[in-house]
Amino acid sequence: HKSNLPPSPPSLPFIGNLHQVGLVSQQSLNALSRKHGPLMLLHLGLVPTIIVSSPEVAEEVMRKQDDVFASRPSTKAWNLLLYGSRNVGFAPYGKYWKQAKRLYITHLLGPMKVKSFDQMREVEVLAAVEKIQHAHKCSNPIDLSEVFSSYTLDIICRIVSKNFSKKHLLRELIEEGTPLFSEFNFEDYFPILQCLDIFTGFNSKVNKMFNQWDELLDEVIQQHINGPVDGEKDEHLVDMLLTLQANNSGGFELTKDHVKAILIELFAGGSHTTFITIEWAMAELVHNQKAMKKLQQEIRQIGHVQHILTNKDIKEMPYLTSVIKETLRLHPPAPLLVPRESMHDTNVKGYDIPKGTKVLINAWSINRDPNYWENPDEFSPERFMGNNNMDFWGNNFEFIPFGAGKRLCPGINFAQSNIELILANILYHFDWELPRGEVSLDMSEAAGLSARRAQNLRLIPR
Ligand code: HEM
Repeated sequence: HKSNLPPSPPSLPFIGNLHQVGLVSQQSLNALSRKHGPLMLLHLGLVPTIIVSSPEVAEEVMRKQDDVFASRPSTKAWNLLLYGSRNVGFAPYGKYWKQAKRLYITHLLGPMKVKSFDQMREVEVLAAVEKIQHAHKCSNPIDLSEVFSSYTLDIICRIVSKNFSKKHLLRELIEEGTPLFSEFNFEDYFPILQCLDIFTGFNSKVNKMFNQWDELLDEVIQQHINGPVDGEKDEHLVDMLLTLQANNSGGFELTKDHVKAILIELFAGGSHTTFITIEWAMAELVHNQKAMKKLQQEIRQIGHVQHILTNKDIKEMPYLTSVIKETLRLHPPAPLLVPRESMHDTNVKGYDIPKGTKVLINAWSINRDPNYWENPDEFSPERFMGNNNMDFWGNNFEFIPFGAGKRLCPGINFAQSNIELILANILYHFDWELPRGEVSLDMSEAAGLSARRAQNLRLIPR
């Protein structure tokens, strides 16, 4: 039987199709898929990779054949930085992944747990509003990217660990580490060329970062092992993980390395994606004043509030939720989701997919599929209003910013609460305009695995 592989663009010897995957890869892959179809096979160096670019094929891979495609490929950076991929997101499919994922859903970020963070979220929102009020008094433009990035990091620090003193280092590690996950590393594409690392210096860069993380996490863990001080009684996520580790009570073996890998995942995964979303939402609103006014109307209906709008105040705000959905449709922070890998030979839509094939799902392209979305490139939160009951949970394959199926993001509730509360407050308290002399906002995307804005967002609060 001759195998019937998916269509491929012409490739070069050795490097395959690597030269066709540009820096903003979701966009170059989108252009390639227009020519070669929603299921295409690329040869990225020596690694066969299928690219999924339509809701139908995504549904086949993430729902009908979720069992086959539920694993992750192994990459050098993930292994080096995350204790051999011992976090949840990069763990191969298997017993550890299943148990640890359940831990996220039921304990670490379950709905009750996220609700229990309400008060500390409000404290962090108040701090952000006060920072802006200060700039407001001086009529200076404010770097909102900086405000949002501190807000998301402060929240995650507060719930993970007490008295977090090394926020600066943590922030540096997250900012430097995020591109590393997507940076071109020869060994991932050409495993036979390991010696090239002498020239690229990739390993030593990652090792240095690993050592910094490891030291930081040892300190965090030790502080919690030493026990509560000053009658501190809050249970932090580190405490939960350490208890599970000590009592072996999660029903599976959780070593110190597993705990550390999950902590890195919480710090980095829990802040960066959320920050990117808030930044894009605000940029789109400034760019689309009609939507901005409509959202402010919804939010300001609440009348006078003492300090800030609380989680309770923003419960019934459908336009706010629609604005966030529309932001995530156009700007999914993980535009190619997180790569998957086929666990055995299979067939998708008539094409043979061998075991061990890497799978990239182009959510960026799917969320803008013109067969499903009218004026797909236009920012229009109205499309999520009325009868549209599309949610974040991967039930509609034309809208998958958090992925779908077994590997669906477990941070949805947490992210949504954090995004909604800050947006509601900065739009309740302030009107926003571009700094003097600027007539429009640059809306381009930066290169890399996480689609951040290319430029920091600087605006004037009024
Ligand atoms: C706007 C915010 C966020 C977005 C857009 C996002 C997006 C994603 C995506 C696309 C995936 C891969 C899904 C797949 O393979 O099908 C994922 C997985 C994951 N996310 Fe998120 N995420 C966000 C926030 C968070 C937060 C706040 C946390 C934790 C604190 C988190 C933790 C994880 C974990 C642990 C996984 C791995 C799940 C697995 O492999 O089974 N995410 N996320």
